[in-house]
Amino acid sequence: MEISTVLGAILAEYAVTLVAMAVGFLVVGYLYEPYWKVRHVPGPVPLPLIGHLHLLAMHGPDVFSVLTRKYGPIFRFHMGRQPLVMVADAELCKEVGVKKFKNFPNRSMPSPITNSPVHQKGLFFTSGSRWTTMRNMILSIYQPSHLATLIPSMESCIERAAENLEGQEEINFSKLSLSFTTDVLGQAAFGTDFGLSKKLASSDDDEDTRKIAADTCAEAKASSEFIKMHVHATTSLKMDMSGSLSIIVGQLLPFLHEPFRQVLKRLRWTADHEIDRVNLTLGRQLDRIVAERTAAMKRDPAALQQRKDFLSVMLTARESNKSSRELLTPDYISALTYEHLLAGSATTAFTLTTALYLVAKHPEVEEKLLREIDGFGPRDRVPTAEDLQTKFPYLDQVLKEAMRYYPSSPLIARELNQQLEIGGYPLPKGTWVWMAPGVLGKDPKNFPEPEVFRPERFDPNGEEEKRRHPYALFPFGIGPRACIGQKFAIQEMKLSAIHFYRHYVFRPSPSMESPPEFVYSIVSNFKNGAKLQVIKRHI
Ligand code: HEM
Repeated sequence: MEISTVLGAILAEYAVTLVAMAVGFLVVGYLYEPYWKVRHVPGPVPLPLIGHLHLLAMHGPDVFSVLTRKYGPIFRFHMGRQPLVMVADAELCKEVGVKKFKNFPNRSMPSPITNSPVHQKGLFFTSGSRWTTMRNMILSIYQPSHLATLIPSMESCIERAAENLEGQEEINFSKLSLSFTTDVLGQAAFGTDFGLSKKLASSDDDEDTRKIAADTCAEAKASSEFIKMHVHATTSLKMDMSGSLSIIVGQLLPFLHEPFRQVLKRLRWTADHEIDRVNLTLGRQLDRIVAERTAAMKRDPAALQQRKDFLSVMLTARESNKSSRELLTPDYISALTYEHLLAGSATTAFTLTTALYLVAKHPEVEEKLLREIDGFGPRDRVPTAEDLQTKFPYLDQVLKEAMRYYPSSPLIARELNQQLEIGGYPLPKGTWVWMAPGVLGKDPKNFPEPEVFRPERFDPNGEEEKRRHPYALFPFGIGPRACIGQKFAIQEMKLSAIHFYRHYVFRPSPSMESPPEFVYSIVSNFKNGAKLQVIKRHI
């Protein structure tokens, strides 16, 4: 063989090896580049591609408590390639969420959201000055004076939902609560009765009742299609490895998320296809509702101004000046209105359900709660907004303890907008910093015997409450970016609890697993529903 041929072959082999090495370096560089920037923050070694997702699979959501015990109150957790700097200390959370808010004004945007305008254009994921202006613009709807006007419509949805308990021995309260919290928001946000919690007719009912129920069912069916899509759109935004294929790929290699999504959404049998279809349909339905209401407004502006639902208030605000018109384009109005359902139904339903479930397991708590509720007055006396704030202190404590025990949002996301030191670690611009209120709520420093359900720990006159760090628990988030619907949710949960306990008490059903299993999507939920035995009170 000629020497030049041998040399050529050796060179070609070298070239291939060099190219392979260069590609290898690039891949490793790509995978580990985000890790490199925050490597000083303690945490386990991330595995290529999956980061720490195997730990999530091993420990479930307890993984954050496990890592806090091992690495301290600030540590790294890698969702695939993306590192999260987790903060699990009350003082550090205060620093991130409140004191240094100007460095953390926005939430990090997970890849599943980046392709869904209906999710992206709400307040939750809007950033910068658009967020400030939008939040200030809609704040009036969440003021106590406006919330007080919603009591009659909230109460009527709750009353209607409670009719479903009549004659029942057992109920899946997760389902019932999701339907009436969605109904409440249908009224408050769209000014529409979704009718999801209307009682279904039984064979004992007379013909008229059955007819009304059938009509009602037709309406409910139309709305429930919309809600089904809504629930699908919400629950498919999973952050772990159980989402659609493109979401999973996006966790591992974010640059592949969009190309994968574009291909997979065209294949009928994929979860990506279903997510895309649902988001498009949902978006179209919302656009239609907004367009119809806009047309109605043009026909009769005075009538619209009388309406107090969120959509009408926003459409009226939109017409008030040029900058509002530029800001509140129809796509943003759709997203903001829809966001009520997204942010307010599953969270409120879950929290109320956990409270009823926990009270059902603690008769001594139930007894004290019933005394407070019965002491307020006759069953038909609907509390005013002021009554709700001042006359039900124990109910307040029960709800707080339920939110500590089973938080609906155990993690709260932020993104750093410039280089900064947090907890002694320099963090570069763009770092995802996530607070872990779920870990804080189980910290024995602030909550002695954290596994015990004891509402009295929130008694404002008690030693435990006085000693506790003011940011030891923040179920509604923290700082200027905290939940805008907090007062709305508390008002609704209190009204519901008062109404239900005036007529019924509950016990956990023997058919329900104990301890309950949960699914962790954007919001926590009972995996198999909270099944409760229903006991009518005869007072
Ligand atoms: C028990 C019920 C609820 C819980 C536990 C809850 C919890 C939360 C949490 C933890 C956040 C993130 C806060 C942060 O990042 O600091 C949030 C944000 C938000 N919530 Fe709620 N929420 C509830 C009910 C509601 C309701 C009823 C509505 C609307 C009617 C609502 C609308 C929103 C909105 C729009 C945001 C985004 C705020 C912003 O970015 O400016 N929430 N909620």
